[in-house]
Amino acid sequence: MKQLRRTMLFVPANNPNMMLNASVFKPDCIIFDLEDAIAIREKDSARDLLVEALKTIDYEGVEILARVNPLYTPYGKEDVKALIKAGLRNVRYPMSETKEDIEKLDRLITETEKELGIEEGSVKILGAIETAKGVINAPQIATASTRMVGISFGAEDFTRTIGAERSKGAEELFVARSQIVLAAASAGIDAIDTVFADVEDMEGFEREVESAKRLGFAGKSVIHPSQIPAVHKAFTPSEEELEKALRVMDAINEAEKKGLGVISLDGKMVDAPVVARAAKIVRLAEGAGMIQEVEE
Ligand SMILES: CC(=O)SCCNC(=O)CCNC(=O)[C@H](O)C(C)(C)COP(=O)(O)OP(=O)(O)OC[C@H]1O[C@@H](n2cnc3c(N)ncnc32)[C@H](O)[C@@H]1OP(=O)(O)O
Ligand SMILES: O=C([O-])CC(=O)C(=O)O
Ligand SMILES: [Mg+2]
Repeated sequence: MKQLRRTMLFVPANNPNMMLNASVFKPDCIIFDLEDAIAIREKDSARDLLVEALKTIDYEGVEILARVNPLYTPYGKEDVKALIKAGLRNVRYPMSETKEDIEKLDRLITETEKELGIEEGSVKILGAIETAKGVINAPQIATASTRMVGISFGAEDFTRTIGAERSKGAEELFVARSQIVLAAASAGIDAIDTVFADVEDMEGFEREVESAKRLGFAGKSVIHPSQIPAVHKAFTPSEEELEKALRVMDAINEAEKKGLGVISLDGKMVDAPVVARAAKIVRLAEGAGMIQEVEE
């Protein structure tokens, strides 16, 4: 079944209470953060705490990622090695700027998998793009390793690096967000939109969620449990969309049996792109538990 990545909930890896409870809010993914949410003096203790959490807590099917420190810091290498040893299988790599950044991470992961006797390729990478250079190199980053499952956008660091402020209209983010969606789509991986820092501004948040959905993102990083429902609502098909998609799939299956390609349903043409869109809606609905997985 397709791994849904509608929500990725950031959880600082120095907060035992949040780490213990994060899966209660049913995000699709949890990102334990060792990077910017953790002060320098706490880098080692947070890593130790996360190692314990990975070994002992049952996250009930939620996809677990850790945002490690970049490899150019004194913490990155140990983060990657210790966390994989503790069972981590998804690395979210911040400040991904070039293909070489990912290749370096890929080599370290391969070396660690070999040392630990873990099947090569089992650890996946999500590249976080959050600088001007990273945005320009997004297509190369997205295809830098067979481990890539997604790329994400980080607007807080991005606006800092281009010398802009984040605005309500988000014009300053438009090109970067689209570039990330295009790079991910052409690589066949997920694009995850940025966090929205103002937890109190639910209206502004919902506006951003809608625009992320319209641009083609698969989901959004969030920082607070209260942000999860709005994202799930936007990125899950409605009952009406699902019903229509199932009718398209039924109609095309019938048509194929009769050797027909293009057909019409309710007076509208059903061709390959319509079928592909319907199939995607069905996959999302399966992932979200709205329907049982349909045998292909
Ligand atoms: C730009 C970037 O790099 S963003 C990525 C890095 N940032 C992060 O990881 C921050 C993640 N978020 C947080 O740490 C917090 O949500 C904060 C600091 C923003 C706000 O925290 P609080 O003031 O404690 O929020 P609030 O009081 O509303 O929390 C309500 C409950 O939700 C829990 N909660 C809040 N945020 C989270 C979270 N991200 N994950 C899990 N639980 C959470 C709290 O622990 C609290 O639980 P409790 O009722 O059992 O005590
Ligand atoms: O990756 C994210 O969504 C958050 C982040 O680090 C940023 O915005 O700089
Ligand atoms: Mg950042």
